Amino acid sequence: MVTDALNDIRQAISEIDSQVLALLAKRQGLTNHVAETKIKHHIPVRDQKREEQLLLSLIKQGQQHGLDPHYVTQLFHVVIEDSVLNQQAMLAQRANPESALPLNRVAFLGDKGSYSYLATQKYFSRRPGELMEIGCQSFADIINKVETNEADYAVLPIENTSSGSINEVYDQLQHTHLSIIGELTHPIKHAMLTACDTDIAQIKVLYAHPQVFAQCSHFLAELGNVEVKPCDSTSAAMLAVAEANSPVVAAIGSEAGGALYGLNVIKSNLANQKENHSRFIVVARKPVKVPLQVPSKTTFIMSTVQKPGALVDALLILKDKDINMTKLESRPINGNPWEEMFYIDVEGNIEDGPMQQAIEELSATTRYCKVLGCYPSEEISPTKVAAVNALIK
Ligand SMILES: C=C(O[C@@H]1C=C(C(=O)O)C=C[C@H]1O)C(=O)O
Repeated sequence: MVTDALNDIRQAISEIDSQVLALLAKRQGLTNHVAETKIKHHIPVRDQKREEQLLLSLIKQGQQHGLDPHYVTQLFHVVIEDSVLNQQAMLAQRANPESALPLNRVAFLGDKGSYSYLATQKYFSRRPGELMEIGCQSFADIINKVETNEADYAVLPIENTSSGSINEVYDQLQHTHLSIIGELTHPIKHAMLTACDTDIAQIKVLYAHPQVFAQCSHFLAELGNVEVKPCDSTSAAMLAVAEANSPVVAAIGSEAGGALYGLNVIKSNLANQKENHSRFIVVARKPVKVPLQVPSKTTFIMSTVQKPGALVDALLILKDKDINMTKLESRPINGNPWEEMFYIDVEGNIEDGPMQQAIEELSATTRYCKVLGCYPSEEISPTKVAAVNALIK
């Protein structure tokens, strides 16, 4: 029973939370002004020195209030990450005014509640224009929707920190003229979801996407006698559970997605790895220009000639230009047995001199080389404050 005294304290807490929100919105307004200044004076978006000073000062102030340095650091990492991503999105829009649409038609895998749906919501929340969601049943269908102008963008999962690369998406990229125009990472938190009040021992049927089963294999191995039913998407799994409305049927999906289907969480943190994140790419018919002030990535594909050391030679071109590779993936080439297509992500802007030279040299020395896109990098590594450790001791 909630007493009057408890109610009063809770009301005071709610008021403080509202003030915190209002202040965060005010801060966001100011960081948008900062972005305007950076556009005008060609200043890089990210300033890690400033972030470090800010965090250090906040940690010290926090300690005076009795707040734990870890808590303060985590809190402000989120705030600063949001501010950097918003500024990047603003600069990217300013550089590509023609891409600002009143309605963004976006194709993604599954339906409301899928991880791709949640990633789509997150990516477009920083961009102007309304969102029209186009749920699809396969990656080929998603790509096709953009190619045929039924959608403006596609959001595709490309890799996951526990189950690795999503090969089918890489294979689709080999055969499309679409360009990668953005990326984002989204935390994947798998929970067991049910339509009825029940417990884990009652579950007989479990629906999920095969990638999700792979990411939760340790948990599934301990589950025992449960019939596992693969679905095309997480949303299809959640829909099946909502329709079954049975205490013995469950799905694996996100809590946020499950809530859209009225499902309850009966167990959370099911993934093998605690830190489970997916990286998504956003593709469109036309490439975008990325301002040089924004940290960017370039993705290209290439196939090398069949001679010893051909891949090493290609990678040495990147090394010579001091270009950092963040990902190298290989996939078979359809119709050419034992030949491989390499997918390479590098840090840097396609408009940078060294990057252009590298692509030119690669085009001249490899069998095939094509840039899939240059886009703002959304992997914002949190600022490290060297002095934090000393402060915490
Ligand atoms: C707001 C700025 O842009 C970025 C975001 C920061 C923030 O949110 O505090 C700090 C430094 C920059 O990396 C700024 O340059 O001041």
